[in-house]
Amino acid sequence: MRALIVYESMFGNTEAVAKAVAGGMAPEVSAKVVNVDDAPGDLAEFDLLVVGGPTHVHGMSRPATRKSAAEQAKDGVCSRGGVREWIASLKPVPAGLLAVTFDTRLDKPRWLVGSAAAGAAKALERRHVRIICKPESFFVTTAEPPALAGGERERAWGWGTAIAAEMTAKP
Ligand SMILES: Cc1cc2nc3c(=O)[nH]c(=O)nc-3n(C[C@H](O)[C@H](O)[C@H](O)COP(=O)(O)O)c2cc1C
Repeated sequence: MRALIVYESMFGNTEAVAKAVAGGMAPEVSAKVVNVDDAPGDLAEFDLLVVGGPTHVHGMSRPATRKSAAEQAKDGVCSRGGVREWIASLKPVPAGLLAVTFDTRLDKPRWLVGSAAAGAAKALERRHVRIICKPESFFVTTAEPPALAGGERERAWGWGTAIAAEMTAKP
C-alpha cells in the first residue's frame, strides 16, 4: 500500500506534521512525503493521497497570503506554491484514489479561524477523489514564528497510525 503526502508549509509546522503522519503510517503504509513545490502530477502509483497545508485567512493559502507569510519568515519559507493551485492543476485522477486532508491552524473554534483542510477536501472531491475521513487540524501557537503546540507532533503520528490501520483493515 502506497501513500503520497503532499504538504505546503511556510514556517515548517505543516511540514513537521506531514513527516510525523508518515512516521505513524509505517510500516503498514509506505508514505512518500513531498513539498507541494515538488509534488508529482501523476498519482497512478498511489492508493492514498494525504494533503496538508497551513490555514490562511480561514482557508487554503492564496498567493497574497503566502507573500504575507514570506515577509514574516526571516529565514525564508518552505513552500513557494500552494495546495489549492496543485489540486487545481491535477490531471484526471486515477479511479479509486482515496484521500485525507489536514491543516495547521490556531487552537480556536473552526467557525472562528477556518480550516484549510476542509477546503482541500472539498477541492479534491470536486476532482472525484474519495475522502475517507473528516479533515483534521493540528494546532500552532500564536508565537512569531508559530510553533507546533505541545503534543501535536505525537497526535499527528497517532493520526497517521489510525489512517494506516483503516487502509489495511480486512473487510
Ligand atoms: C497570512 C496568514 C493568515 C493566517 N490566517 C489564519 C486563519 O485564518 N486562521 C488560523 O487559524 N490561522 C491563520 N494563520 C496562522 C497559520 O495557520 C499558521 O501560520 C500556520 O498554521 C503555520 O504553519 P506553517 O509553519 O506550516 O506555515 C495565518 C497565517 C498567515 C501567515
